[in-house]
Amino acid sequence: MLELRRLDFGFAKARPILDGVSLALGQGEILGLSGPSGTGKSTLGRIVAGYLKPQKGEVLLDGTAPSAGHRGIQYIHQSSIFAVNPRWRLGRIIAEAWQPDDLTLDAIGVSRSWFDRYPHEISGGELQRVVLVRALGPETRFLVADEVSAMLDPITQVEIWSFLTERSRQGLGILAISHDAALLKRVSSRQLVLAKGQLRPVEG
Ligand SMILES: Nc1ncnc2c1ncn2[C@@H]1O[C@H](COP(=O)(O)OP(=O)(O)OP(=O)(O)O)[C@@H](O)[C@H]1O
Repeated sequence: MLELRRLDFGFAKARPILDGVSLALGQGEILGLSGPSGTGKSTLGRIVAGYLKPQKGEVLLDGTAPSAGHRGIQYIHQSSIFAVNPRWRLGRIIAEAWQPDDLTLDAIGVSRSWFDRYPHEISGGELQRVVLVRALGPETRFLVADEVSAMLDPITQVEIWSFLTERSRQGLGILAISHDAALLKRVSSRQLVLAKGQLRPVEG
């Protein structure tokens, strides 16, 4: 179980972004999160993954605060592709995290033939898939998928989400952040909107 308890967060000198936000996400659940641009969805995702510290409140994994450097909660964003080491070949970038089998690579649409290439030698959409594979190692219990398929073509987007849905059936908990209402409706078991620092449920 992933729990956020009464999180308050604001960047220095800016209005508060989160005002007492709480939520619980179970293993195997896909929770959709939407909200106006700039409202704080990515900030919330970064707090969940431990990249940012809330001013108040806590993030708990199975009732305890995750230790630094743990791989239990992974955060993926479109900009994650810029965080890969440009001097490493793709095989090394993936192997640093774990060794995926062919079934996993096929399901996400990653070819072993890319492993000898550098990040700039594949397309942005292909690199997004590599970043996704890297994040889905055996220790990953929860994934924050922040507009993770927005730069992919519709067929690849469907393939990625059928893979993620299958992984959720096997126990992966997913916080899916997106502006794509149809996508969230299709994949999520429950949906929330973040606005004015608060989460509220989406009806229907
Ligand atoms: N490092 C930072 N320092 C100061 N302000 C920041 C920083 N990062 C983000 N912000 C601001 O915090 C607010 C929330 O940003 P965030 O990226 O979380 O929004 P979002 O809901 O994910 O937006 P979008 O839907 O456009 O991706 C924005 O007003 C943004 O400009």
